[in-house]
Amino acid sequence: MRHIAIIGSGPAGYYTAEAAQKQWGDEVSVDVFDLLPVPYGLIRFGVAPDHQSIKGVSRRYEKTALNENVRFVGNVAVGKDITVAELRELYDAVIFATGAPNDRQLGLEGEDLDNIFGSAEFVGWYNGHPKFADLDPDLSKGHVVVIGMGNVALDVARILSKTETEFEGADVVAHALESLLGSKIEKITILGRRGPHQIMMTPKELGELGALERASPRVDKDDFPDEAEDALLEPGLRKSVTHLRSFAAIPEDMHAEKAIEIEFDMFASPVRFLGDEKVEAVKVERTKVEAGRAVGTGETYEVPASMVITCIGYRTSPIPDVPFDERAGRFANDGGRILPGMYCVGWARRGPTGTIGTNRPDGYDIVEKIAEDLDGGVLGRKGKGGREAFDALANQRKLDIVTFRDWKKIEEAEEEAARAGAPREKFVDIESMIKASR
Ligand SMILES: Cc1cc2nc3c(=O)[nH]c(=O)nc-3n(C[C@H](O)[C@H](O)[C@H](O)COP(=O)(O)OP(=O)(O)OC[C@H]3O[C@@H](n4cnc5c(N)ncnc54)[C@H](O)[C@@H]3O)c2cc1C
Ligand SMILES: NC(=O)c1ccc[n+]([C@@H]2O[C@H](COP(=O)([O-])OP(=O)(O)OC[C@H]3O[C@@H](n4cnc5c(N)ncnc54)[C@H](OP(=O)(O)O)[C@@H]3O)[C@@H](O)[C@H]2O)c1
Repeated sequence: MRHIAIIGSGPAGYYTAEAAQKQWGDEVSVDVFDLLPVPYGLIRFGVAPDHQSIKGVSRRYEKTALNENVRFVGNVAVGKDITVAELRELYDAVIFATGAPNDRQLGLEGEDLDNIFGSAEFVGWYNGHPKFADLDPDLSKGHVVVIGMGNVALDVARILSKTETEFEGADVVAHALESLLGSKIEKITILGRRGPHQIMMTPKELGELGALERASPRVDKDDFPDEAEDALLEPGLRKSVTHLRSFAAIPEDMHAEKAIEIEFDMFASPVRFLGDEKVEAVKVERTKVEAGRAVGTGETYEVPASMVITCIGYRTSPIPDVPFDERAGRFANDGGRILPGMYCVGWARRGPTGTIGTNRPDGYDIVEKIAEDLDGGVLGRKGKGGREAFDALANQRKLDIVTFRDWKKIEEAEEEAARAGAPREKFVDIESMIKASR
């Protein structure tokens, strides 16, 4: 029997467990650790609450989790409750699938003013991540600036704009729903440092922005290059640009019918945040795109802001004894190999890009590499203590482990607590999760 520890129960963790199960069947025992008592990482805490069908992918992970030789070990923080050195003593292979949970910083003056949040914080707040449940953003004033032109920025702008009816069937947590529905937002400015032809937002999601009940997207038609150049774009980007062009064609009287304007301010890069305690404005530099990169023009202006949300990417949390690439903000690795017997997958390997499905080939690839390392003798002989030895250590340390069966009790309690039409009402603190699991 070979013993594998996967650290992180998000998509990358579960695709890796699935691949290991397929590769070695009963010859392997896989423990999937998570620092939270609940599994699935960003499927629960990142994917937008109004995109329930996407969250359905967790049913596939559940199938893997219910295999005899795969188990969920929740409420155990690796690097804190157990060290990496200890795990390496117990398991033949240790695979980090810890994602990229920390917001990248802009490093600009004024970034620590009140009511400026990173997307990990803000998305974590409306999705009920225990670390951000108390964020308490002030939505009582009119102008939100969202920085970045990727799908996370799009999620944030959409969630800030939706009406009660549009939230039907969503699992946005109660504290956030109340605050969002009581918000006084009139304008959302999405700041993008490049132009329509470099936008990272995908067509389906942009289409949703054009169909909101009380918000209307506004794009400046002067931001586009000649229409003939659209034909040179790859098909996905071309579709996104088509949506942007349709937003640019919305007549003024139609904008006027909606309570919220979502303005795309392109070729605009933030240079500093202004305000005393709370943010009041963002100073922005006009840019142009040269060889695909945003270059400042020296022209600056101010955009009023009662709240700012930066959606500019993420960094992996370093863990003691795991080599880290500071510049890239993820574990230092060569195609997923970190050190002999130590690997990484998903965002912890590649950085914060790619959809859920992108993590699947990662998981399968690393299992192939581990198989090669086993064949090549890199991982040493059989005989590590694995699961049983971990359980002994956990007992000794009095770790309060949450199993998959415990998680199912949490899930059941959340489903029972759901408001009408919603799939669940999430627990937003660890104590309540643990209580429901017992
Ligand atoms: C806001 C947002 C919305 C998104 N929406 C979509 C979408 O609609 N569709 C789509 O296809 N993709 C979407 N994505 C992308 C998708 O979520 C990612 O590709 C995917 O979640 C990355 O998987 P991962 O397993 O690497 O990381 P994660 O999903 O982040 O999982 C990492 C797990 O590791 C655990 N962990 C971290 N550190 C430790 C530790 N020290 N000890 C134990 N456990 C630890 C965490 O608790 C977490 O459960 C979205 C991403 C974001 C940020
Ligand atoms: N529905 C979905 O499928 C969905 C939903 C959410 C997320 N996701 C996926 O999750 C991944 C992460 O999404 P994301 O939106 O966080 O990342 P992203 O797609 O990489 O977008 C990040 C945005 O931030 C901008 N940015 C970065 N640094 C900046 C800086 N210093 N100043 C100004 N702007 C800056 C980028 O501009 P530049 O392009 O100029 O660098 C880009 O517009 C993506 O792969 C995304 O597709 C998918």
